[in-house]
Amino acid sequence: MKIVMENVRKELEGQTILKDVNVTIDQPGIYAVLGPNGAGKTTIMHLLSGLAKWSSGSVTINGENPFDNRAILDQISFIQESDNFKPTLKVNQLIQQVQAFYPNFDEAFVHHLLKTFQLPLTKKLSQLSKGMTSALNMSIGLASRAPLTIFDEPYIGMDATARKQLYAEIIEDYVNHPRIILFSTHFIEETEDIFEYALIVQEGTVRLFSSLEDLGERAIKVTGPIEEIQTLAIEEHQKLAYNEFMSEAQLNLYVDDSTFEPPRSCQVKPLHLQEFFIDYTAKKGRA
Ligand SMILES: Nc1ncnc2c1ncn2[C@@H]1O[C@H](COP(=O)(O)OP(=O)(O)OP(=O)(O)O)[C@@H](O)[C@H]1O
Repeated sequence: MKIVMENVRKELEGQTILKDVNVTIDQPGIYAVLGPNGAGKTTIMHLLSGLAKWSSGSVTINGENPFDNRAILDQISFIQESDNFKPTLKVNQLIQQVQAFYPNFDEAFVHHLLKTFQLPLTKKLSQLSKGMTSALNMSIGLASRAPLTIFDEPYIGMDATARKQLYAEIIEDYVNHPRIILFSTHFIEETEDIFEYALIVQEGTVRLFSSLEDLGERAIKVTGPIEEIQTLAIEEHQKLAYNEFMSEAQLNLYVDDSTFEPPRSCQVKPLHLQEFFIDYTAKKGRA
């Protein structure tokens, strides 16, 4: 599976929603799609799942234009926050329909997930609670095993225990069946461990695309005596945040070079994804 977005621009009602979106994804992985509200995450996911058309540039999935393209739709599973399936269907009817559509659908796995989330087979979708609906949507999306699986903030209403179970199921299923899973979330802290890559979308464009391994080396916090921190030769664009407390200072950085060496009197630790995200998106206009 290979996703290529080149110079993608999307206009809607005279507004520019996306501009200069350039990204290639060709490795299996669980990708965090992060960004402030209104950044363009859902719009990008709609383009990739064939639900919307872009204004200029190109979007291809395995070399094909995904827009309304029946030939590749069974390769893509898109689960959004709500309105995924017809509310008059019963859970077991929905499973039959989806199973007929997705060639890799795993029936035993979906039943395992329904049991895990205590979802009743014979209830209509309209009779499920918000959290149950999300758990069902996620179960269907995961069991579809589509080579491109897209989850757009899919856990609305799911309680903390159910979300924890969900993350464990995603990881286990991904390990056994690697594929491209895009997952947009605002719950960065609790999801960080499931991701291998992060895309940060801001102001209609993909500002950053990185493996978390690389980010772990480049996104760092340096703490030490104020006078030592202040004398560090840091390029302005690498600085994310600076704070002082008593005689100590903390400098959050996104360094270009993993050979960056702070003085011995300073401590270096990787930034958590959420910390990095907050600092990085607060600092606009960076390359
Ligand atoms: N149908 C529409 N008509 C006009 N503008 C729209 C429409 N849908 C979305 N937009 C605008 O496009 C921009 C991007 O929206 P999008 O839903 O992609 O953001 P998002 O990153 O998913 O946000 P959130 O995190 O809040 O879900 C926003 O400014 C939004 O107002």
